[in-house]
Amino acid sequence: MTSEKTPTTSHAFQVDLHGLVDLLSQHLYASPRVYVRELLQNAVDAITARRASDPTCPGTVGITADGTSITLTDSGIGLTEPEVHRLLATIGRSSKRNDLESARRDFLGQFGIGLLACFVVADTIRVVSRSASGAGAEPVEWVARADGSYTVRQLTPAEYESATGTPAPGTTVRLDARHGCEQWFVPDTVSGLATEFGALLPYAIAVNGDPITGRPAPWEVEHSGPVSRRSALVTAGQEALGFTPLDCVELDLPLVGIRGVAYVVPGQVSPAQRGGHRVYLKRMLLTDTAEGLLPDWAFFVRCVLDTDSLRPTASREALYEDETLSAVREALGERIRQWLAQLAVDSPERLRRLIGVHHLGVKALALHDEEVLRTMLPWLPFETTDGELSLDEVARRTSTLHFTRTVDEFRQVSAVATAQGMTVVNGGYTYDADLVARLPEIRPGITVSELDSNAVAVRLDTVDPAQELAMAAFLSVARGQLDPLDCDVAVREFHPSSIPALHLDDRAARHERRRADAEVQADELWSGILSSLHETRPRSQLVLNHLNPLARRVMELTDPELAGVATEALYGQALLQARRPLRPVDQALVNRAFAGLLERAAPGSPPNTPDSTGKPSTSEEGDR
Ligand SMILES: Nc1ncnc2c1ncn2[C@@H]1O[C@H](COP(=O)(O)OP(=O)(O)OP(=O)(O)O)[C@@H](O)[C@H]1O
Repeated sequence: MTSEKTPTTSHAFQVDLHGLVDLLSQHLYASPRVYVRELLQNAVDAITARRASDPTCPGTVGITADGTSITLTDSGIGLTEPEVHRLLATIGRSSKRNDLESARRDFLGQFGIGLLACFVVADTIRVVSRSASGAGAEPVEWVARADGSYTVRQLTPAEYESATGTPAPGTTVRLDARHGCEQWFVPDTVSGLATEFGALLPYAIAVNGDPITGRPAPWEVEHSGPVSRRSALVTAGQEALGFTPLDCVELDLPLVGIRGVAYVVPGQVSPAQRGGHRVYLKRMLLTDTAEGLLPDWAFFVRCVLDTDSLRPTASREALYEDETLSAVREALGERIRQWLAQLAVDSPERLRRLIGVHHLGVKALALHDEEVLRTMLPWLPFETTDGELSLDEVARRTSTLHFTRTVDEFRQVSAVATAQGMTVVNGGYTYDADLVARLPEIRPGITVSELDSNAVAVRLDTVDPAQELAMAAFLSVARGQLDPLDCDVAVREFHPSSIPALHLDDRAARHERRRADAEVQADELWSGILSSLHETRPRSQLVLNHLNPLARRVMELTDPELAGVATEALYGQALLQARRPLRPVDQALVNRAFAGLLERAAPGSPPNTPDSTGKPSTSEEGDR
């Protein structure tokens, strides 16, 4: 039996240029404006390539734009006809990628797709080029259309000169605006875009005859002293970022080819809304929304910098996350850390100003870095029962530093703690409790102790047993009244005596209340699950102050109904005092208590008895 094989045929992929350009414009590039960047970048790379073998060759790029077309002429390496087919006409092929590492070092482009950006704004790209490779390099014209076709023809020297304005080697690209894209060809727009992307480039670039390059980067300018330098850098930061920075830090990492400035933003920012950095790649603007350049804790800093070691993504609008970027992130973080430490020594006023706005960022850093914690401790503010203090200041007052873990607990204990001469730190804000807990590591001899409501309750003085016995009847009514709210009632003596009652509530009790509330609101299935979670019933506590005259009079009440109303009123007032959010059940109780008290304060008179006329008597009539 003979086996007959079907013949294999070989084919080349077809490229639907329309689809590709659509993909680039819709998904890769943020805006059509990038076409200027891509053209500029190719011109710059072509000059760089020519300079590699001819260091004295001219480095000029001339751009003309008239509202409907743009031409860009460079004095770069140019292209031969075979190169036109191989490089311009082959998508994804790049002359800048043969030896990737050196290419990355020298050139801006690498992917071989940049020229396609021109199809976002034009239907044809016309390239006229003459290679600098020597005699025999005939001038050539390449015309590519958005439908995927292209033509190539050799030009006479005269045709070349009339298209480029010079017989010298180089390349001229011409685009005619697609209908509807004229806005991207307006001279001012082109000049603005070329300046934005290319003002720092090392070659002479002009738009319609006006130079846009030649200014050094702000960090390259010499100044007479550090103060004038800082003020010039702040002004440059303001121009680049659109806000007046609070301060600035120079960045210089020669090993990874980075120079620039980190600016401290002037207002509070949340770690979540980190702003982007303005990054130049080999002096060409890559993006002003780069992320990942600094460690997370440095969310209060925005950089403007130039790099020649970091890699762009294909859109050239972000940095590629690789080992170099992570090493750079570390190194820049270290630089900012050193600067903060130096500021503490050289310029405490500036550090105080910075911490006044960005203590959250500095605390985040201090938490992960013992050295920073040590240096910044005298500067970082904490809320305490004695006002805003640094932990060092608190530590000077007491060898045991008391802190609460939540803002709630702080509110509960602050009045009593103050009256007892204790300084308590509110650890309820982001990072604060964790920083307090680390204090003994860096300040040996200091102990820290968490203060919750149980610890406070233990510290309050008990009442003489005979007096407690005399209040037994009242306490029994009060406990019965608050039992449904899972609240115990106790009597203690404490200062300040102006406080009639304290509502103490530890975390377990709060958690249990939340669980119980959820159980009430949940459907049957969840309610069953939630109730199975509940084992014990941690309870809160209403501590009546025997030193408070009003509370004392309440505790002497013998009328059980009035005692009940008064207990509820004290409970409500203690809740309000602790600025605790009221549950619906608490809200109802507070309303009931105040209504009950008002009722007692203004008891209703018996209904008016009708007079002989049948009308109710009025005081007016009585007066007559
Ligand atoms: N002005 C120019 N002078 C000389 N060669 C050019 C010029 N413009 C483009 N080329 C050649 O065409 C190739 C493709 O250019 P294209 O802009 O598409 O990609 P690229 O610059 O290599 O990479 P990227 O996609 O990262 O921009 C380049 O690698 C280069 O060899």
